[in-house]
Amino acid sequence: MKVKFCGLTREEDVSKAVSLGVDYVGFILYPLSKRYVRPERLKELFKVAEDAKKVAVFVEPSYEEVKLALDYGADLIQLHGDESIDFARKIGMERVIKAFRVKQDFSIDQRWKEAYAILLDTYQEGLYGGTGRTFDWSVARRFVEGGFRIFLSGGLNPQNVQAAVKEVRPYAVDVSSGIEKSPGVKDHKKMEEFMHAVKDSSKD
Ligand SMILES: O=C(O)c1ccccc1N[C@@H]1O[C@H](COP(=O)(O)O)[C@@H](O)[C@H]1O
Repeated sequence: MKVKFCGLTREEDVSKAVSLGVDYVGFILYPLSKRYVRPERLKELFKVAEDAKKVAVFVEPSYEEVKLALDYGADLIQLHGDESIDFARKIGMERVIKAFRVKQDFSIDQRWKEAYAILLDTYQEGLYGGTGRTFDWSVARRFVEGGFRIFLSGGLNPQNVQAAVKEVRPYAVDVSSGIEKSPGVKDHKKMEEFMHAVKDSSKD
């Protein structure tokens, strides 16, 4: 099971994530987020990311903004708004994690299977991400069974991640607010607990 820690803003939190063996570290480049990091900060934060894959998270960015993050060394681009397939193809589908916020009667265009992965997050009016709320995991299970590479997100924390893994069997789990002290500031104890819980769930 792969793990992505997202919404990182501080070097010490990136280093802690790396020491715990996370596979992906995510940084929010959406200016309205409480976890926003300026693009120039990526250079400093990426320096301590070592072998973890570096994910730049955007909401409906311009191509130039994406290009800058790639030039700074981002491995993957997470598109968390209503971006089109054509826009993702311009970036390179193999570099795109496309996020969808799960609502009633939800479906995904099969062409998104070309993307690096699909991230499923909770829908909440007025918020693009970092809701801290879960959604109906049976929906995520349906997409796993349908052959999508799924990053399960939305309200995961050290207490519920094992149940989530057991029900969904995703490719990866993604967490942000569930391992925080306050927005953008991670809690190292919660980070450890989350990783231990994921490792334990892999033993089942
Ligand atoms: O965290 C944010 O503020 C945010 C803003 C815009 C797009 C995505 C954002 N966060 C992403 O939301 C998911 C789930 O977060 P949580 O675990 O429920 O807090 C995660 O991928 C965050 O990176």
